[in-house]
Amino acid sequence: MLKTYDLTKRYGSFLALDHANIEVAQGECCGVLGPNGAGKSTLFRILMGFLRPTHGHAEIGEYDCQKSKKAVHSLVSYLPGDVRLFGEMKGKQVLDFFADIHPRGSRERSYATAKRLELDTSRRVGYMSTGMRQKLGLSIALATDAPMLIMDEPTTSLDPNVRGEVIRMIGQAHKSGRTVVICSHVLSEIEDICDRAIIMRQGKVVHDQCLKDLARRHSVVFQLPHPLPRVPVAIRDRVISARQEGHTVQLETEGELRDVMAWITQLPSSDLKVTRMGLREVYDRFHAPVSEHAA
Ligand SMILES: Nc1ncnc2c1ncn2[C@@H]1O[C@H](COP(=O)(O)OP(=O)(O)OP(=O)(O)O)[C@@H](O)[C@H]1O
Repeated sequence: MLKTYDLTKRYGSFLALDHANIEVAQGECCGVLGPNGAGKSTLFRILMGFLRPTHGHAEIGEYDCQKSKKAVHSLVSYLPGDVRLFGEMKGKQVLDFFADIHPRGSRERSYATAKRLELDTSRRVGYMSTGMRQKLGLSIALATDAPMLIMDEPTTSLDPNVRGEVIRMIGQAHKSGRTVVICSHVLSEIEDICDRAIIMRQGKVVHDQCLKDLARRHSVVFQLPHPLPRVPVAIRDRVISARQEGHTVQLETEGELRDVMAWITQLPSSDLKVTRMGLREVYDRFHAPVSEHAA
């Protein structure tokens, strides 16, 4: 459904997107992660044809994102990272305008989405709070029946209850068969609805994680008074990594845990701690928290 080929964007001498090769299959929900400035919005703007790549190209549904913008726009409902709408217009007028210009828009669905998000559409956009403007943008983007959603930080500026509702709505769009590409700094949102997460750093795609595989990964930490013996052959494929510092052993495992635990418990181990690996652990491999950089 979406494919980028060595997609690269330079702003002057600054490399914002660096030979990004991304593929998203039809019906997939793909999260795009990365710290501020990693190139996520630049990627999305190129996909929508609002920015021209310096090198490479992108396709959505076999249409070139630069050469066939109109066809791409009819396939995609896009929520930009900075929702800018007409300040003089009332919420309802904005909904009507976008429902009428998008080939797959619908005034009724826009009103229903705004109602679900508890947005007062009688208010002028200029008088709306940041969160209300975000709800208005969402009411536009979530109301089309375009087969693909591209959402740049959809829950930004929203209160926790509305955030949950928006993530549920995007999850429902995915379940109904639509392809979703979403970027968010809230890792739990990505874990909740995505099949895959792409991690970006300084314009590069540095990791592609299937979230189903991640659910089967565990970190097992325990104390051992002697060096860790060789992992038995029978469970070697389930122990991805093993580290020992002093008496502390840390194993990263994949798949069924039972046999690994049976081996550990017949060692003189103590203080056993098992935690399911989450996206946070994977993300931190590429982007250690700021305090760790400072240390
Ligand atoms: N018009 C521009 N001119 C120069 N540099 C730009 C321009 N637009 C973006 N950049 C730079 O490109 C880099 C990538 O920006 P981008 O907005 O794509 O990041 P992002 O991953 O979306 O960040 P955030 O999470 O903060 O939204 C940043 O360093 C940004 O300062």
